[in-house]
Amino acid sequence: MIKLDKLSKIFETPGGGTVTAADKVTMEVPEGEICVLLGPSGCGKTTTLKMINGLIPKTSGKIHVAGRDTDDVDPVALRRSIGYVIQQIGLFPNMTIEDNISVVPDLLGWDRKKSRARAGELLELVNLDPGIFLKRFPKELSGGQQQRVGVIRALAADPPVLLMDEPFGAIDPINRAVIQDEFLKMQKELRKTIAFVSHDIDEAIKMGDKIAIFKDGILEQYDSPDDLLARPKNDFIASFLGSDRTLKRLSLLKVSDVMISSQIRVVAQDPVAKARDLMKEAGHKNVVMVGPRGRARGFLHLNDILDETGRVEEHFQALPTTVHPDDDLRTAVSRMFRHDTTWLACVDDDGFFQGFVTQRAISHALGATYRDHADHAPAEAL
Ligand SMILES: Nc1ncnc2c1ncn2[C@@H]1O[C@H](COP(=O)(O)OP(=O)(O)OP(=O)(O)O)[C@@H](O)[C@H]1O
Repeated sequence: MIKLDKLSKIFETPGGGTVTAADKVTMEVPEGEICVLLGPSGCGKTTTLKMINGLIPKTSGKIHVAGRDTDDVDPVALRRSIGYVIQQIGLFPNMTIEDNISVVPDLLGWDRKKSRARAGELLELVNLDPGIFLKRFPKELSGGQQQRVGVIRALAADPPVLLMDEPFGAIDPINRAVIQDEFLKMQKELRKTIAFVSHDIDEAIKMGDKIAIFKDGILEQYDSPDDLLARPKNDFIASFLGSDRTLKRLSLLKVSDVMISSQIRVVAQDPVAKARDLMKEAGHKNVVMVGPRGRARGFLHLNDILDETGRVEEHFQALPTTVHPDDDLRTAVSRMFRHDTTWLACVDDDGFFQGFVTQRAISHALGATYRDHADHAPAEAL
């Protein structure tokens, strides 16, 4: 756990003035969670982060890391006990990757065999083959590979707390998304307590269990990504998050959150009349046709079969696309727009029909937050 209590930093400037880079910041990052520190340039994110491991001495306030007041810990020991990842990576060019990863365990006097074995395990965690990479030098790695090494090096001594300062900022967008995904997968297992500086809202939404938004050294709001997007506390936060913040929420919600589980379905041999009755009874305009074991095979649209007779197999259309219940709503909406449809059938990994998702259900789910909390929402959200 990381706990900051009225933490302040006042820099003195050469002209005799002062800059308050952090102003009585009080917040807590619960154990095993990622907190993203977000805000415009110069708002105090990096200063706050660097005070946690003592790289910048605080002016006042208290810091607790993993239950200990950092004032009571030797500064060098404190720094070595906290993982630290920076954008510039900082691998030692004349050391192999194996030795780079083992820097902190070596400083801590760990058994050499144990730390070298751990270096190999850590490389595997980020999909780098130890057989290939352990003996290489940093310049023989791509930028993305070096950044992966930067991340696992911070984990080598198994610190409970990790500080990350724009760790993926220098990586191109495609590789950045891959590394972010790998990191989240790793974090699911490792459950480190992480403070993560970013200036990228989309990264903060993706990575953060919670987001802390700063302005001029002041912590303006500290909330879960969805709460922040749905209920920004003031106009500064609303405009910082962007006018498309409701759309950003789509990536936080899953298809299963709004899926209407449906028992209503037909098979190829059913009479069309049965399909028509089922739709009318349920108030639906479409019904999915499934195969003998329940895999989604197609659909019928009510208007197309109003005066038809015969069997479903003579009239069904192919499903233009489907979604998985674990897909996010951004994916669902994007597929709906691409295929010009207002609903999608949801199928599991094996293609079995689970239910459906509609544009109305999605806009209802997004709107519910604003309706439920209308008194807290800024006017723009009403
Ligand atoms: N050593 C220093 N001496 C004087 N002022 C400083 C010093 N370091 C930072 N500052 C000032 O403190 C404020 C906060 O800086 P900080 O680097 O924490 O911002 P940041 O939010 O991390 O910004 P960025 O996103 O641009 O990295 C800024 O106004 C900065 O100019």
